[in-house]
Amino acid sequence: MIEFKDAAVVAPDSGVPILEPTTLTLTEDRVSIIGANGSGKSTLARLINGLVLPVSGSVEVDGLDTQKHGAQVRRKVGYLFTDASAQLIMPTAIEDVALSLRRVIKNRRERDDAALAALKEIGLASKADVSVNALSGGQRQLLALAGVLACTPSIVVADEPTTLLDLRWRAHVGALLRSLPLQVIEVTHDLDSAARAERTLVVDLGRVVFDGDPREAVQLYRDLMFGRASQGATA
Ligand SMILES: Nc1ncnc2c1ncn2[C@@H]1O[C@H](COP(=O)(O)OP(=O)(O)OP(=O)(O)O)[C@@H](O)[C@H]1O
Repeated sequence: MIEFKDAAVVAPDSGVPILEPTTLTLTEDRVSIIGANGSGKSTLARLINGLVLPVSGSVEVDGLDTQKHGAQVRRKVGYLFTDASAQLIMPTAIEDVALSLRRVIKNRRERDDAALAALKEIGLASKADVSVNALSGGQRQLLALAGVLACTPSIVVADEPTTLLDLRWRAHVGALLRSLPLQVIEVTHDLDSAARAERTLVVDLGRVVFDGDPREAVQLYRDLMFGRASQGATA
């Protein structure tokens, strides 16, 4: 369970508000977050695993405060970035997954076996010894997901995980995320994907302006965007 209690974020340098005080309890297995560029979606998502900390209020995951128990929270919450390259560090696929496991499995051989099993699970076993740089964008995203899942999180926060992928990979990674037997919070500009969630948050100008039925959320977001576009056209 993810609980925001009046959690607010400001820009560290300027003190400009990025996220207004936000109170939410997220228990659904599939939650999507949509909104315009720069509206505050990533900030909201990053609060969940403590990548961003609130300046006031709190965020708790299964009762653990992200401010006080960051390491424990990060073990529970896996984070998938838009650009997988941002989280792939090691030269080869198997080494990268093994790196993710270094705190969980101390024995080297057992760690390599677990890394290979994670690659198999996601359909990347044949790429185990391939350079991370030689993988396609879609394969890199799968590899990043393998690293996240190998650590057995109970929640995955995915920040626009399919934005850089072509249609085929988008469908593949999207289906895979939907099939995971854990809570998935997805920030997305893919409104079809957003509408498949159980609950959708619409973020606008640093505020959650809608929280509820995904189809209604998508409609409200379209109205917001097109309303704004037509205001801009007449201005
Ligand atoms: N560390 C920071 N310092 C200053 N401003 C920041 C910081 N982090 C985010 N912002 C600003 O806060 C706003 C919200 O950023 P955020 O990344 O959460 O938006 P977003 O909705 O995820 O955008 P996008 O869809 O483009 O990824 C933006 O205007 C961004 O420039």
